[in-house]
Amino acid sequence: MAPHANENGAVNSTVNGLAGNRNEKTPLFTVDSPNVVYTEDAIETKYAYHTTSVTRAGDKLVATPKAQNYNFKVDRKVGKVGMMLVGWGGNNGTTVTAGIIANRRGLVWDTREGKRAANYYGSVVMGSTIKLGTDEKGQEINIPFHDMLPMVHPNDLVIGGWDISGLGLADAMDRACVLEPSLKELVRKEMAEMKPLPSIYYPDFIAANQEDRADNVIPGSKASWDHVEHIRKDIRDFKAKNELDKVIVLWTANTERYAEIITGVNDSADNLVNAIKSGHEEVSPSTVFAVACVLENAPFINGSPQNTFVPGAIQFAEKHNAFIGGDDFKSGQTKMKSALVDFLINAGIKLTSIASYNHLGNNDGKNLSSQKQFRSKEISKSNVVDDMVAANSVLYKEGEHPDHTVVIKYMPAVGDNKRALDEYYAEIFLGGHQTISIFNVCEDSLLASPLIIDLVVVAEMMTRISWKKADGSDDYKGFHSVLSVLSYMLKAPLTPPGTPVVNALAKQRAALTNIFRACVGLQPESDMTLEHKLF
Ligand SMILES: NC(=O)c1ccc[n+]([C@@H]2O[C@H](COP(=O)([O-])OP(=O)(O)OC[C@H]3O[C@@H](n4cnc5c(N)ncnc54)[C@H](O)[C@@H]3O)[C@@H](O)[C@H]2O)c1
Ligand SMILES: O=P([O-])([O-])O[C@@H]1[C@@H](O)[C@H](O)[C@@H](O)[C@H](O)[C@@H]1O
Repeated sequence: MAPHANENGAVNSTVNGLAGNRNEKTPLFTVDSPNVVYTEDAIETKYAYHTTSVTRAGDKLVATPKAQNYNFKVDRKVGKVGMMLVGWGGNNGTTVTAGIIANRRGLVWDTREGKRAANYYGSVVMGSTIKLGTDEKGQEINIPFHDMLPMVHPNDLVIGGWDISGLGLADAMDRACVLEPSLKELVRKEMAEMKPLPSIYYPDFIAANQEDRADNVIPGSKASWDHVEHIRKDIRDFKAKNELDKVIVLWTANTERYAEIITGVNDSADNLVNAIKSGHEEVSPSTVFAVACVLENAPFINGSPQNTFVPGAIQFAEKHNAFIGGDDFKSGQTKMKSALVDFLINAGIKLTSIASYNHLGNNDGKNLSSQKQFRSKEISKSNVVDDMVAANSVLYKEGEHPDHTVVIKYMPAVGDNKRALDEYYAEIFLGGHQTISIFNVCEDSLLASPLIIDLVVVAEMMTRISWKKADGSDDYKGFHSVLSVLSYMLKAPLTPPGTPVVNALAKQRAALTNIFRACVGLQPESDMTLEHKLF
């Protein structure tokens, strides 16, 4: 039965969330351990977290094994979840919406290469597996990532959102020029019933070339507390009309310019609130959305590169124990870079130069053709190698790093099919060199949309995980407000203040999978396979 959109333009799932229900009621696996207890409502575990503490003794180091015992509790009730997108009428917003409808209905459509069926390829949650363990024959048993914990199924997400462009989702899907006509026709009816809510629009934060789209705006061209309350009411109304248990909000609107960090304006939670109330011009629309979401206890994720989470916004989220995450989907060129640089440097190959050029012709590219918006993206695309370089003092002296340049050009002809051209230049053994040249055509929205799903599904999962130290002194509480566990999907991972940023792709994925393993009482997957070496 086709999903039905209500008057708010949200699409209610009528396909029962079997996958979601299955995780809730009959999980694919159970853990047989005295440290893991399953109840109707929760999975409760005792977990020993093993680390190695390193201290300096003169010019030597001392490594001391440490263990911290935790209790984790996972709420097994997924509930009914809403996804509200800021920038819903954009290439990513329309594509992810059409993709969820296509999957929910199991659509198959014709293309020049033959029939294609809906899938969630490119989603780590829906398209990848996690090694659970080995069977009696020593064979690896790998399970779908989505079955690791009781997660919401994307087919069950109720979708809504905002856009400064009032175009309905069907026309916006046409404007995006991403999907095959045959697929568009199959989802057009549902998409036509969806209309973005008006949004806040402060012209100074995005390229002037976006002005012709801005026909669906809430009055006011700079921050005001009325805007916060307006967005809060939108979230509450969406939640009530669709009888949701929770809403996740994700920014997939245009890249904004960086906001200047100003003492007394956005450097603390209180100052940020006052700055919004006084209409300070350095408060961006995305930061106003962040404040509104924190107050509605709706996790807010930034899929763009701007510094939405100014210090005051992070402090505001911490103060309210609300979840935030970002920045900038890691979809194509940078994802490849974070894997390739990890491989080269960890192989002892001295990367000395990275030239990353790309051109694209979609509206994102049009917005990025403006220098201030490009600068936001240049920062997020450039910093991705810093941790990997800094971790290898054998190859790089203190402060030494590869030359790294990022170029983005707007070329309308290629549309959403972004061309990424990269050259990696490295020193190898005995004065030799290795040059790696990559030509990577990224269909940007088809790569970013599954990441939107991953970010929303994992953020929702984190709202149902709590922890305490096993010594019994504390009550259960949630993870830190800044969801650094989302790093795998993001170019410029936001981390709790004072904590390190990890960009290495393999480490990011391992952190995500091993935290989920810990929540069911399983130790990290070490890949040592001693059982295959010690016999
Ligand atoms: N592969 C990718 O597509 C990719 C990867 C990483 C990051 N991103 C980022 O994701 C964002 C969206 O990408 P896209 O290709 O969908 O862009 P897009 O331009 O097609 O869509 C952005 C939408 O946001 C709307 N918008 C702008 N300001 C708004 C506001 N204040 N409130 C509500 N809506 C607003 C625009 O009208 C537009 O419909 C961009 O910031 C882009 O840099 C995209
Ligand atoms: O994720 P990635 O492919 O490295 O980076 C992409 C850039 O190459 C592209 O120019 C930009 O428009 C996209 O928003 C995305 O950020």
